[in-house]
Amino acid sequence: MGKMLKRLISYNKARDIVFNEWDKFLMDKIKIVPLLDALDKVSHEDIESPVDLPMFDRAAMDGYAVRAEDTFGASTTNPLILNLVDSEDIDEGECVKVFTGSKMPKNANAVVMKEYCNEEDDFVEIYKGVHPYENVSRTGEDVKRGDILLKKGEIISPYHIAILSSVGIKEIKVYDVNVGIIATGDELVDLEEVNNMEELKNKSKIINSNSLMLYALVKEAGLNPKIYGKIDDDKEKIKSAVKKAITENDIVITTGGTSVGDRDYIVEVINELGNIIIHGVQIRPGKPFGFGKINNKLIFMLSGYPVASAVQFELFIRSYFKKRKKIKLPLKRNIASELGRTDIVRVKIEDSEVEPLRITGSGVISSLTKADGYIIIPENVEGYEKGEYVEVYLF
Ligand SMILES: Nc1nc2c(c(=O)[nH]1)N[C@H]1C(S)=C(S)[C@@H](COP(=O)(O)OP(=O)(O)OC[C@H]3O[C@@H](n4cnc5c(N)ncnc54)[C@H](O)[C@@H]3O)O[C@H]1N2
Ligand code: MOO
Repeated sequence: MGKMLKRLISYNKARDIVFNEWDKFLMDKIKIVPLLDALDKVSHEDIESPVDLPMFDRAAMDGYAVRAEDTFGASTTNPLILNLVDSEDIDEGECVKVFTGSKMPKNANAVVMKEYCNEEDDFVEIYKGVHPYENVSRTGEDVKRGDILLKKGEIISPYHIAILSSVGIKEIKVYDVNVGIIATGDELVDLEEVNNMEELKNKSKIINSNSLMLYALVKEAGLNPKIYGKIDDDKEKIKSAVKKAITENDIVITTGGTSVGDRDYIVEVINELGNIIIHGVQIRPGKPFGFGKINNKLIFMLSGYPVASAVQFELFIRSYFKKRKKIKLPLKRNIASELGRTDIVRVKIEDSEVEPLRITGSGVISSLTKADGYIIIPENVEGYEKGEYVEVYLF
């Protein structure tokens, strides 16, 4: 008998194993970086706001800070008059000129917009009354002291940078994980080597798009990717490529050669250099997923088929770091699935309905670009019927 996938394990079991290894592995992969360098990285800490934001009541409009009760009933036909003072607090019947963002004077609780006022030398005619706190940004209305601004495991976005800098945070602890990417396959050609697509076609070659996709996926997941180019289906060449990549990185992702073909060496190689923990999961696509360790470094063996490798990356790497937003919508048509297997189905959302794209076809890259997200059909579910509400993980 030829090669075989090790006994297939369930998706949940595989995920538990991999996530548990991630937890242990990441404990010492930490770096403190200046705020701007943390963009797109994964936070290693919960960050609480040390202050209220705004830190003081602020005018939200250009105009005059007043005591709202002094303006009640003011209108164009019945303007009220307030004395204009230049002071840090006001008394009854007074107002202070303010600009958007300026601190509110003491005792003032509203701002009348400039457009509804007429300033004379030492008084202001008010043409419109305001409610208490109208046109005022109140202390803590944006963020309360102690609010969590960034969660451990979240990927730092430009908006996190805005909010963290607003409360005075200058540095963040992030995960610092270098990931080497290796693609195997005689049929592959790296994109930079391609001069002529016709020639490629005549030689039955395929462009190594997986390395580029994985590079982008790794980067998007907040880790640091490095591409090692394509390696021929030659056991010794694969072995030395893996050795080099594992020495230079914390993690290695391989793509291709995970199955049971005569030239599928990757699992054998990892088994010789370290140990295989998983080979074969009850998922579709992505069944031949492999996971192992070499000297406490993690190796993810992804399929060569682009969609299978994208799904494996999503389930075992990306989803550890960043949970996707989910939406519940009804299905446009039935989808069948096999008991005992977890299916990951790319879907499109059309008129608030979920249209499954393709269940099979792990080589159909366009099913990824056409999809708005995916649904997961658990192993104990035999499929869903048209009209049933399903949870879509949004891309
Ligand atoms: N007899 C069996 N055959 C297969 C099984 C099985 O259980 N028994 N499993 C199938 C499943 S499921 C998958 S998924 C694939 C996985 O195969 P490999 O990981 O060994 O992938 P390759 O054979 O190396 O490549 C498959 C196909 O994917 C394209 N490819 C490969 N590398 C890249 C790359 N870097 N960039 C873009 N495209 C790539 C290429 O078309 C390859 O021909 O095995 C099934 N077979
Ligand atoms: O499980 Mo494979 O990934 O579909 O072709």
